[in-house]
Amino acid sequence: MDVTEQKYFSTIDFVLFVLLLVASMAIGLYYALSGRQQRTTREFLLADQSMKCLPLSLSLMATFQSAVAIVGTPAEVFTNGTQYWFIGCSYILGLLIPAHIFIPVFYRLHLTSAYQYLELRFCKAVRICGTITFIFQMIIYMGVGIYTPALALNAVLCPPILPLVTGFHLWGAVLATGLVCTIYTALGGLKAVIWTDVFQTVVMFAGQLAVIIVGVQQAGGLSHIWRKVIEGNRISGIEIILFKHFPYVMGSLTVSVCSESLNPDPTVRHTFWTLALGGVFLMLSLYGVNQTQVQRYLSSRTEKEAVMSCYMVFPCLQIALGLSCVMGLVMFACYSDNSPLDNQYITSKDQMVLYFIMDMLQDFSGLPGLFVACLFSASLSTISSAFSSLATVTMEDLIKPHYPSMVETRATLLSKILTFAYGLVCLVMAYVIHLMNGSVLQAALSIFGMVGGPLLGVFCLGIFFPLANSTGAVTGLVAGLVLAFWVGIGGFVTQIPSITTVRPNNCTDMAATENAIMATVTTALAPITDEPSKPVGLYALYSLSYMWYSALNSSVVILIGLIVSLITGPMKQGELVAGTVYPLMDKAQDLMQKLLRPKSCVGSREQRQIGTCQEQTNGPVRTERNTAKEEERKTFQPLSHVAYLEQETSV
Ligand SMILES: O=C(O)CCCC[C@@H]1SC[C@@H]2NC(=O)N[C@@H]21
Ligand code: NA
Repeated sequence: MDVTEQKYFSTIDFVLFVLLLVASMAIGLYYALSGRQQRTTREFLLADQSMKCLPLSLSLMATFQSAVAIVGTPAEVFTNGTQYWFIGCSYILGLLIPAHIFIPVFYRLHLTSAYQYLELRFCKAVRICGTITFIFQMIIYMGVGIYTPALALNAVLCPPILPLVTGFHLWGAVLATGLVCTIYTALGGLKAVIWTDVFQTVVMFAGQLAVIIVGVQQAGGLSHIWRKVIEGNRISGIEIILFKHFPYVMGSLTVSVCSESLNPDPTVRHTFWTLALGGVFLMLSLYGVNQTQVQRYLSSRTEKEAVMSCYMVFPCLQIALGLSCVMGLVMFACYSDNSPLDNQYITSKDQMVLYFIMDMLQDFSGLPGLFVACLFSASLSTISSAFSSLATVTMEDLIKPHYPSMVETRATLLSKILTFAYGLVCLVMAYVIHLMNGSVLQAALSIFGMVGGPLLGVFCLGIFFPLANSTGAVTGLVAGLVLAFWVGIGGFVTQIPSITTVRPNNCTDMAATENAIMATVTTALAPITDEPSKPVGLYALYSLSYMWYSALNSSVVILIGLIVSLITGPMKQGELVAGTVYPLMDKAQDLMQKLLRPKSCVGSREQRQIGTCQEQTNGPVRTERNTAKEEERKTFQPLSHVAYLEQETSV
């Protein structure tokens, strides 16, 4: 880039950014002044339980798609290749389990905060621990969420070689964003947050798509990009397939046969297993038990709408993931041989995207502004969701229980003040995060793993293990958090170069393979001394991929919770509050019976049509237990929570 003719943000770029803030504020104020003016907490915190699945699904997606995903994912793909794309496989189970297990349980308990569940299932202490853990997690995450746009913009605002862009002051943008977000969230409540999320999601997709389309054209077209990307071994896993079946399709390119993608070693940072399996636990901690998402499920009109919204998140997340990965590949095609990182044009890989925007798209005035609007939309939609969920849990879990007689209007006013307070805390956090350098994507996902993992564990302990008691839950949660911070900080401090899958040196191209075989044969004869030193003992724990944090920490909470519950006297079936345990075994057994019992309908055609045919079951003989359950369904006595859950979900 020739810095002399470097363009600044043109006026239209600046206007687009301001328009985004104005539009977001307008939507927020509309919901503050319309309807019943957010008078009750049910309206302010649960959007009057009137939400339909489309806006809900876009809001659910936008909540955990912040600027971190917009700049962090392309930077990740640019540096390490498309391994990270495997996280898309975790969205299947990561959304199916919340849709069919967590939503039914939470929705039927008519909760406002997810942590009320912990008091119903265990005791108040567990609820308080859960709430405080959640608050801690979201405050840090908000800091990352609002700081990332500032960090990214730093690339184009005041690096040594680029002149300071007039008028668009960096921290001024962060402050403006934080204040606009706080105001419309504090005034408009959850309904405003959900509808601004919808608007911001459209801006996010439009911004990324526009940049990709123009970027592909500027980078020399798809074929050129594909060639550069294959040459740079940036496509993970696919070369094995291509190479096996079409050895000649790769032409003269040195074909790499990387088995890195399927490496089972848990210390390798990104592999199919850490992302597709470890990612499931990460998704469950976010889309299953995180208050921000649970609050959206609870704000839907019916349980079915909530389940539908969970299903509809899947394509949205896949599109978002695809767009940011493709952007990383386009960036790689442009800068693989002269990376701005190496030329010291930028200081952190998370600044790649903005540098790319300003370098390649400077002549398309309006495009940089659209992308900055996209970046801040991602940020706004996340921190506004975080504010409203923080205000909700603080109100519902920490304040209301001590002032049960508080009148609605005061409670709602207090919720608004809390939202504002959290907004200010978030700006302070942004500055704290500014002081700690490092990849924002990994920072965000590590926070989810370190704090979200133990929370996921304590919810699973309650929902799937009837014998778990409160002592077990508290002990498990504390143990999980201690382990999480020990491993998380241990890994951070020891800075073990966790074996990143940076393509070139981890792969063996075909030519090298022969040499490697020769080398191995020769060394097989001599004592093997050059084995790479595998971390052992504590170091192995510290070098665990951060993508396994959610799985490890939640499993430890469950394990310790069960052991302590067994030691201190497990819960009795009768002590359980109805609806707080999901009958996993019964459901599995029923599912097996349905699958194994081939149904043949006997009866007239119209009987078959209206489904009243007599099922001729030649499956296992029906046990008296099932018959009793059938009876339970037929009589009008209040269903036990097992049958109740079944009846609802089968409806
Ligand atoms: O974008 C962020 O704010 C954090 C990074 C993404 C969080 C997780 S990753 C799995 C899931 N898919 C998403 O798009 N977001 C969440
Ligand atoms: Na967002």
